[in-house]
Amino acid sequence: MENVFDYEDIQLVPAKAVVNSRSECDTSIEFGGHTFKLPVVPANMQTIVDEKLAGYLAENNYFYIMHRFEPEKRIAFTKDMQQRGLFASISVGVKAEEYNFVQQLADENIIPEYITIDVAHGHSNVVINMIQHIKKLVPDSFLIAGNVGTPEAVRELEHAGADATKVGIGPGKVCITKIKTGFGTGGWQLAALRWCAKAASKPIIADGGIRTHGDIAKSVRFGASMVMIGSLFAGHEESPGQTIEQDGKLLKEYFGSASEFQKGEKKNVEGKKMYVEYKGSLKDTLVEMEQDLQSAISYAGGDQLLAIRNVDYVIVKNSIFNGDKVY
Ligand SMILES: NC(=O)C1=CN([C@@H]2O[C@H](COP(=O)(O)OP(=O)(O)OC[C@H]3O[C@@H](n4cnc5c(N)ncnc54)[C@H](OP(=O)(O)O)[C@@H]3O)[C@@H](O)[C@H]2O)C=CC1
Ligand SMILES: Nc1nc2c(ncn2[C@@H]2O[C@H](COP(=O)(O)O)[C@@H](O)[C@H]2O)c(=O)[nH]1
Repeated sequence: MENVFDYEDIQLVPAKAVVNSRSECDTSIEFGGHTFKLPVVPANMQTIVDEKLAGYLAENNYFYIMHRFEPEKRIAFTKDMQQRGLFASISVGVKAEEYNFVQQLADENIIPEYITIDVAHGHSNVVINMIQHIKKLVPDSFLIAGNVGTPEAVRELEHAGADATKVGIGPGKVCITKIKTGFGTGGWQLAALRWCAKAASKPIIADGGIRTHGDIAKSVRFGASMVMIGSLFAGHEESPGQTIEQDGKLLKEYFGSASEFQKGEKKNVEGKKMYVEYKGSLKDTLVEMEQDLQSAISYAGGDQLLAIRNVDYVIVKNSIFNGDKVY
C-alpha cells in the first residue's frame, strides 16, 4: 500500500463553481432503494441512536441504523416503524441466537428494509455465514456487512451476498483496538477507504474517524456512498447518552460498543468511554452539515453530491492518531 494518509492529511482542490448559490447544490444520495438528504448515518451505538431519534431521522429522510444492544426490542421496533410508513433499519450480530432471530423475521414475514451485520472483524467465516443466512431467509432486506479494512474483505463479503460493506477497523474516537491489538485502519482510514472502494462493486459506508464536516466530503471523494459518524453526533440534546454537569459545563457520555460500559464486564474490551461537550440540537447540526456539504459541492465545481468524486486532491502532511488521545 503506497500513499497512506488520513483525513487531516488531505485537502481537496477547488474547481470553478457552476452554481450561483450554494443552495443550488443537492446533497442527497440514493442508498439501498431510498433517497436520503445526506450521505451520513449516525453510528449504530447505544449513546448515539435510540428509537425516538431513529423515528425522527426516518421521518425527515435521513438514513439511520438502529443498534443491536437491546435485541428483544427489534421486532417491535421494526413493526412500529413500518406501521408508521417509515423504513426499518436494524443491526444484528453473529452469535447463535442471532440465527434464530433472522429465522423469526422470516417466519413472521417481518422484513426490515435494512439489516446491518455489526461486528468488529467482518472478514471472517462467521460473517460470511450470517450474510448467506440472511440472504436466504430475508432476501428483500438491503444487507450491510462489516467492518472490514481491505479490498479482499470487500470482495468476499460482496460475493457472499452483502449489498454494501462498511469500512473502518479502529479509527473511531472511542476505539482502542489500534492500541490494544496493533491492528486496524486507525491513522490511515481515508487511504483504506480509497483502497477498498477501488475493489468494491457495491456501495461502501466509511465508518469512523470523522472529526469535521469536511471529512464527509473527503469520504465521498474517496468512494463512500454513506459515512457513519459517532463522536460528531454524540452530545446532542437528542443523543441517548447520560448528561452530567462539570465546572458549570454540560457534558454527555459517549462510549464504545466494545467498552466495559457496554459489555458490563472487562472481557475483550476494545472501546472506552468519554464525555463530550453538550452541543444543542441535532437538527441544527444536520442543517449545518447540509450547508457545509453544499459548499463542498460548489468547490467541487458541480451541483450534485457525486461531483466531489472527481476533484483533485493533495497530501499535505502525515499523522497517526487523527487527533485522538489514548485516555
Ligand atoms: N469498527 C471497529 O473498529 C470496531 C467496532 N467494535 C464494535 O463493538 C461491538 C462488539 O463487536 P464484536 O466484539 O465483534 O461483537 P460480539 O461481541 O457480538 O462478537 C461477535 C462474535 O465474533 C467473535 N469475535 C469478536 N472479535 C473477533 C475477532 N477479532 N476475531 C474473531 N472473532 C471475533 C466473538 O467471539 P469472542 O468474543 O469469543 O472472541 C463473537 O462470537 C460491535 O458493535 C462492533 O461494531 C468493536 C471493535 C472494533
Ligand atoms: N474499536 C472500537 N470501535 C468502536 C467501538 N464502538 C464503536 N466503534 C466504531 O467507531 C465508530 C464511530 O467512530 P467515530 O470516530 O465517528 O466516533 C462506530 O461506527 C464503530 O464502527 C468500540 O468499542 N471499539
